[in-house]
Amino acid sequence: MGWPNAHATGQAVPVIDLGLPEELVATHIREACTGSGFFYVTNHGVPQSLVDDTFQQQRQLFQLPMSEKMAMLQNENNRGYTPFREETLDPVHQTHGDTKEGFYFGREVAADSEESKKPLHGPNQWPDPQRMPHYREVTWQYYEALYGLGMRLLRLLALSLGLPGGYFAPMFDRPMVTLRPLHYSGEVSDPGAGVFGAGAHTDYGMLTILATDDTPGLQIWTGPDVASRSASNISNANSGGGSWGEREGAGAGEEGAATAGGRWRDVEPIAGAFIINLGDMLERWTNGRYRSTLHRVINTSGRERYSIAFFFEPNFDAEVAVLPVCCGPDDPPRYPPTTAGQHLLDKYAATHAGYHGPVKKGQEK
Ligand SMILES: O=C(O)CCC(=O)C(=O)O
Ligand SMILES: [Fe+2]
Repeated sequence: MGWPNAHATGQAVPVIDLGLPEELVATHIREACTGSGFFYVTNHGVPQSLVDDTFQQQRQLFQLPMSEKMAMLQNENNRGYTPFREETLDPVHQTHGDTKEGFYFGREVAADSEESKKPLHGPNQWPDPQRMPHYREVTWQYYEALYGLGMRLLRLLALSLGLPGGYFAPMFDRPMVTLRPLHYSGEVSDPGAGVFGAGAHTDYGMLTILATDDTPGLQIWTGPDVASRSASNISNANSGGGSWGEREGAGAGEEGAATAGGRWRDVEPIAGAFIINLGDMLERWTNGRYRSTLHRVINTSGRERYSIAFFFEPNFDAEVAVLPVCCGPDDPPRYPPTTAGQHLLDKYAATHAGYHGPVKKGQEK
């Protein structure tokens, strides 16, 4: 199997039917992953009624009084509430934090378990069951359904790389899965003035399964140099004023127009489909062949927007090192090995004002 020469090819966000034969799906996934790094999936097996019920529960959760949400504030295990403007995904280009609030829920890890001694592991913070009697049950059902879909995509990704279908599975037997309901305020974004629903960023992990309501807002950066601005280079862009920021300036006021060889492209909601995108860890594993694409959320309508992100990340200790099938004498590894846990800890600390890193047994202040 060959690799495309230039990342400028295949910028579309394809719709992939998971009901087709597995080999064909793997081929479609490979094309999408070397193209825009984003694709939709249909025929995914998650009942629409469950998706609808889950959205309904999230709307109610965000409607709780602020004091109740603040009582569940994000903790050192990255579980809990993140208020409006608390997160700044793109510190160089934002004048204030994202115009969204959110909750993080992870895999449920008992407080007295051995595993809870690891950073980013612990019990969830659930809303009061008397206030929200169905919240936990419905949200957990959704979590489990998306976990199943994540495992299926993991297999398809392995096949798409010419690896055995079970290749990644051992690195996902204690995964750092994070469900993140998001609520964007009605504040209209102003990219030229540094106001965004969610600032431009790449996702940190393996893959993201996103459900949105019918309000548009998600955009991906497509351009010939998109790969060079994602993943590891985003931190360079942040500290050094990345070239894409200059393009943003050039494009201000003409959103969506081509600017200096690249453009922001809308990823419109498609009813019944999930949006899948790849994160930095998969980009590292594949030596940049699969792309962790820069994306952002802008509000052009003045309407509130709800989405639910499901971040499917490897075990804390999983080593993320370039795969032998993705490098060779002419193409040596471009990324040093890291671990999934360290990568996530660094990213959370860099973007969340309220996240101060792990405090584990023996380290309490
Ligand atoms: O809300 C969305 O459409 C995207 C959210 C997102 O990119 C993220 O949470 O990483
Ligand atoms: Fe994202």
